[in-house]
Amino acid sequence: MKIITVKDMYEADRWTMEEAGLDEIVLMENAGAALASSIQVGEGNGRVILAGKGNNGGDAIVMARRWAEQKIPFSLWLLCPPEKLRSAPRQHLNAYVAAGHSFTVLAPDTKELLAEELNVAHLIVDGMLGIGTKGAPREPYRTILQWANHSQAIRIAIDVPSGVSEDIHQGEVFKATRTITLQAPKTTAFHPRWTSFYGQVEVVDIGLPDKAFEKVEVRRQLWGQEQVRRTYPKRAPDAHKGTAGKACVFAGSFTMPGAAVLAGKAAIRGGAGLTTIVTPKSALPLIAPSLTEATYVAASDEDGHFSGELPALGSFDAITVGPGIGRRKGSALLVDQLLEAENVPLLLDADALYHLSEDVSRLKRRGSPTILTPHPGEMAQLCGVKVQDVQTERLNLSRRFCQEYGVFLVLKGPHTVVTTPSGEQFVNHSGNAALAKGGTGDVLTGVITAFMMSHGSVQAALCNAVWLHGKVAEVLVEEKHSLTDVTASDVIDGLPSVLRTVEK
Ligand SMILES: NC(=O)C1=CN([C@@H]2O[C@H](COP(=O)(O)OP(=O)(O)OC[C@H]3O[C@@H](n4cnc5c(N)ncnc54)[C@H](O)[C@@H]3O)[C@@H](O)[C@H]2O)[C@H](O)CC1
Ligand SMILES: [K+]
Repeated sequence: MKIITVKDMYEADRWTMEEAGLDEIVLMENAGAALASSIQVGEGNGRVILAGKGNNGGDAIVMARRWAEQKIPFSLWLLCPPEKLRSAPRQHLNAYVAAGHSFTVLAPDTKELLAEELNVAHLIVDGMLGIGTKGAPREPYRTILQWANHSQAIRIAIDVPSGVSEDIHQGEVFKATRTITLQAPKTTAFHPRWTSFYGQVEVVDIGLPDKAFEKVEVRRQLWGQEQVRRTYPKRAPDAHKGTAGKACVFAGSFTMPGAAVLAGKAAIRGGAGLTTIVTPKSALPLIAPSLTEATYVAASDEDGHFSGELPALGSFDAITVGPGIGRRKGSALLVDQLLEAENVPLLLDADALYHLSEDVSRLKRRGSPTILTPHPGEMAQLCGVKVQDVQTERLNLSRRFCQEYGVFLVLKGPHTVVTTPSGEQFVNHSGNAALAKGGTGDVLTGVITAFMMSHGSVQAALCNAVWLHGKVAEVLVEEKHSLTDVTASDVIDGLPSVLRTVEK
């Protein structure tokens, strides 16, 4: 599903109206109808619908008419005088009134009543401001947003939570429990400043033809279960360990053996046919007893860490370097040599990214796919910017980086973003806060390593691994864990149940 900017959405709207001849009134009717059927009204009274003066308010007015016809009690508040409404919402207000339904206009003498209604409401529907918002909400929206946010009600936002805007501001924003987005998810839903205001996001179809988005250069998509099922490769019935891929994982040290265990186990669970762990000699006995299915190469060791000498290796289908390797000179030398490894996809994670950031331009010399899996701190270091700048520019920064250095990038975080060397982007739609724990990144690296070998496309491999990793966390918390207790090993143990659903 395509993720779009406000400009894209208005362009698709324009095409639909001017080229396809579907009127704004019709789209608004579709929006209101979709909203009315998708919002659960709950028991009792205390439903408040807030309508602003733009088309977002128009959607709310149509929804109100639909509810009124179903005899669902509510109160509709218009936050501007009716004559100030834009044309389409005004027409829909006329239809609402003609059908015999009532509303209240916000005015100095009704303000107290609205404050009281919001205070006791069990459901608030926010049709105040949509994608036409510029900057922080002004009055009267600001005050009403404060009242709504203080209420104990379930809060549903139409299209976007009021106050969300592409220009970042610190003003008041509707804290939605759930946002029902029209036609396509908007980029703001994945912006760290706004994500938490969206709550749960649901997309409803309001009848814009797919063709409306053809002219729009849409290069960002959501990646979820549907896409995983479509792209997950079937294992051939005559597969053997050689055809399932030979992975070489440079990982671990005397002080961080666990990272190698986690990455190796996850690669094996993720389907790698053969997994070889290359680790400093003194770390090997700490790793091997916990990972019986792997083979090992003992690398030359200096104080429990890689000395930098690259051991003689056979041929592999994928090389991964990083988990637990540490930041000493030896592992820096190792990374330098592996960057020269020709004809093999190379994944750099964790401390390998630290070493890479010394001279990122080395990436430009690589001839085969290179995959980087930074968290925001590592990304900041790679780009020479502050972590905060990474967070506010996740999508744009990733795209610029990938296009400049010709790499695949997995920028981790809530809504992990996968970017290809040509700048196509895929925003992941699974996961939860249980993954905020040491070791889960090593697990992801292991799964990616395996998927790079089983999938024909690196992009699909990355997106599917990221989705699977997040989905496992969701299932663990749904079935037997809390957000607090999940460990990286639990994530490995949870892989089979989700993989089974994908293989079906
Ligand atoms: N194709 C679709 O997706 C459709 C979406 N619809 C809905 O229409 C809105 C966008 O409508 P628009 O009228 O362009 O914008 P708003 O409703 O967001 O109204 C903006 C309104 O508010 C004023 N304003 C702007 N910034 C501020 C601010 N910071 N403080 C106060 N006021 C502000 C501005 O002057 C405008 O008057 C979209 O989100 C959907 O909900 C259509 O209904 C159907 C097609
Ligand atoms: K809204």
